[in-house]
Amino acid sequence: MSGGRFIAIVGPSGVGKDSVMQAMAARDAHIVLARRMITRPSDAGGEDFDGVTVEDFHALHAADAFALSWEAHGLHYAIPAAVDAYLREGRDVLANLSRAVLIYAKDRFANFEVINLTADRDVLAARLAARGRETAEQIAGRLDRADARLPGGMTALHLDNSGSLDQTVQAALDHLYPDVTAQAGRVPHKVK
Ligand SMILES: Nc1ncnc2c1ncn2[C@@H]1O[C@H](COP(=O)(O)OP(=O)(O)O)[C@@H](O)[C@H]1O
Ligand SMILES: O=P(O)(O)OC[C@H]1O[C@H](OP(=O)(O)OP(=O)(O)O)[C@H](O)[C@@H]1O
Repeated sequence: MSGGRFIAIVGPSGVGKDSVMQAMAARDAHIVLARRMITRPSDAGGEDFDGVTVEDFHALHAADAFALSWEAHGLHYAIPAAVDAYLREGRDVLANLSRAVLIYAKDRFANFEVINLTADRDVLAARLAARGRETAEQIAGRLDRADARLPGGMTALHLDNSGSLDQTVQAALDHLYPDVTAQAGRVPHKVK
C-alpha cells in the first residue's frame, strides 16, 4: 500500500470528534488534520477551520478545489483537495466528516478508514450545552441527527467516547498503528 491513509472521524455533534482528532495529532507525528472550509464565521470557535462565504464556497467548488463537500446544520462544509499532497507524502490525514458523505469518501481515497464515535444522548446534550457554540434550538436539531446510521456495509472502528478522552485516543491509535503499539508495550505514542 503506498501513500497515507484518509481517516474519517464521524459521529453525532458533541461526541468529541474534534477533541479526539486534535489529541491524536498531538500524540503521533504520522497524523495531519484536514482543515475544513465551512460557511461559518471564522471566529466561531472550536476546530481550526477556514470560514468562507456561500458565494466563495460555490466558486471554489466549481474550480474543483474540494475533495469532498456536503451540507449539514444549515452550513456548507468541504475538505480541500490540498489533502492529496499530504497523502502523497505518506502522512495519514484525519478529517471530521458527515456520515452522509462516507460513501463518496470511500470512492475518492485509495486508502480509506472510518472511526465512528458514539456517546449516550444525555452526554451529547450536556457537552453541546457546555461547548456553548450553538443555540438551544440548534442543539435540538443536532441531537435529532444523533442516531444517523453509517452507509450499509461500511466498515468502521466503533469507539464509545462517553468516558475519558485519553482512553478513546489510545484505542484509536492502537487500531491505526498496531505494530508501533506491539513494539512499545502499549505506550506507543509520544506523550503530550
Ligand atoms: N471524552 C470526553 N470527555 C469529556 N468531554 C469531552 C470528551 N470529548 C469531548 N469532550 C467535550 O465535549 C464538547 C464537544 O466536543 P467536540 O470535540 O467539539 O465534538 P464534535 O467535534 O464531535 O462536535 C467539547 O466541549 C469537548 O471539550
Ligand atoms: O451527517 P452527520 O454525520 O450528522 O454530520 C453532520 C455534520 O455534523 C458533524 O459535525 P459537528 O457535529 O462537529 O458539527 P460541526 O461540523 O458544525 O462542528 C459533521 O462533521 C458534519 O459536518
